[in-house]
Amino acid sequence: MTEDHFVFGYDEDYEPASAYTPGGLCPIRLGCALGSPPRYHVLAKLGHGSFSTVWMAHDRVRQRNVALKIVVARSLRTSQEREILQRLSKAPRANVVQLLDFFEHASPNGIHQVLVMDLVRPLHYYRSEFRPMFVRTVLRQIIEGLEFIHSCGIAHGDLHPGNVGTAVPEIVPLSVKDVWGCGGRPTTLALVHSSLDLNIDSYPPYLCETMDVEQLILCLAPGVSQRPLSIRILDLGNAYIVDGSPSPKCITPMGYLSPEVAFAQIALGDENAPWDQRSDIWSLAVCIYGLVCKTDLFPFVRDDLLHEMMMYCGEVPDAWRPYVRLNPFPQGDVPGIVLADKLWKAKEASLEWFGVENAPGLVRLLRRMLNLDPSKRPTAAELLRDPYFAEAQDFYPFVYLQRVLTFSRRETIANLFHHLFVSLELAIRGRAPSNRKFFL
Ligand SMILES: Nc1ncnc2c1ncn2[C@@H]1O[C@H](COP(=O)(O)OP(=O)(O)OP(=O)(O)O)[C@@H](O)[C@H]1O
Repeated sequence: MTEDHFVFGYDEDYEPASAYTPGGLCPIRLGCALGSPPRYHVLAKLGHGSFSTVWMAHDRVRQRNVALKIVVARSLRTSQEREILQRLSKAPRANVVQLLDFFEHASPNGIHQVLVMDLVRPLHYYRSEFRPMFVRTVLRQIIEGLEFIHSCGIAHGDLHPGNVGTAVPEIVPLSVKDVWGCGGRPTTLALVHSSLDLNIDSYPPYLCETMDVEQLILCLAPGVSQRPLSIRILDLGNAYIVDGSPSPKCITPMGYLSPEVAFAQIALGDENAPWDQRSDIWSLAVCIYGLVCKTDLFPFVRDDLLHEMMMYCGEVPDAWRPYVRLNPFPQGDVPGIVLADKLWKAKEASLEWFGVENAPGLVRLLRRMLNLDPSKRPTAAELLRDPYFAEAQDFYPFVYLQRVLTFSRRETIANLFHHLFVSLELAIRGRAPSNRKFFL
């Protein structure tokens, strides 16, 4: 089945209608109840990925709102996500999404695994207004989350800004009326098929657009956005337990791929290259850069990716030389430490322009992580001991105030006052504790 079978065709705001097929996605209607006995009342769609749709639901037993990840039926026996989330939930730590419950749900497309998780809002919501002076505390939390995942013997395998979020504060449990009273009418796309051969029960009557959780929270509890942010790493759907068994196929988006996997895929045509926690460290560096600078560090174009990696890392590994001979660098680009230093100097300047605290320290941290040789990359635990997280001089009130003012020239007066109050608080304390939370 293709999108052509549906009258309204493909629209990138929705999951592909053709994924509603035996073995594929589970057809869901807003307002239905899932679980046995039914306890999760589906309120809105939160997103979709290659293997699932994710819904906001109200848990009638615990009287709280949760996220339901409903996985494609063909993954029922193969997905390790539940096992991995259970392993992580045994010693719960704040910076990784928590598995609250799980069950199986039968639909005309098969049996689906449903993972009940705490509600998270993806961090890319903040990309346009990421407060640069708090970057360090956010980064520390992300790395702490990854360090916890790695310490449980797990590699994540799909780190990018869309898979980093923040905990949604417990607001009053939301009913359907609350959600749609604030969020307006759900935007849907009617699914009308043009072929009589399709099983009408295999797909839902309409597709739902993703709800803007941020708007909902602002509407229901405006004060909540002033609370400390608490980072959550999401989507352990491609994670695996590193125990000597082969790693699953790497599905990290092209620009976030580690060089060991990118080289195998691009230069050798090997789509099943092995990867592990060290590959996560590379992807994390690219993810951090994307979150802070709102642009991608590496291109998503296959033909350019390896060249860019070599230029930013300042070396051509011996194993890559045959590839470079066949695909020479454009004239003038001579990869080496001189060019790499120049490129990173420019990156440092743009980080400074964004008002990021200790931009040189952040660049040094990123360059440690972006080593073409996986064995030379620091572990997540070593990253937490990087001087970037230990240096405190930026928290001296006057330096801090100056950064706030620099940034606030590009912001509203309201923000300026907010940051002045935070600065005042810091001035009274002398300095912030190292694990100070991130405020918006
Ligand atoms: N706990 C959650 N709370 C809120 N939204 C979530 C949650 N988990 C996932 N989402 C949203 O749903 C989207 C899809 O989820 P996820 O990435 O886990 O699915 P996937 O099928 O494994 O996707 P991928 O193609 O990345 O492997 C996410 O990008 C995110 O926006």
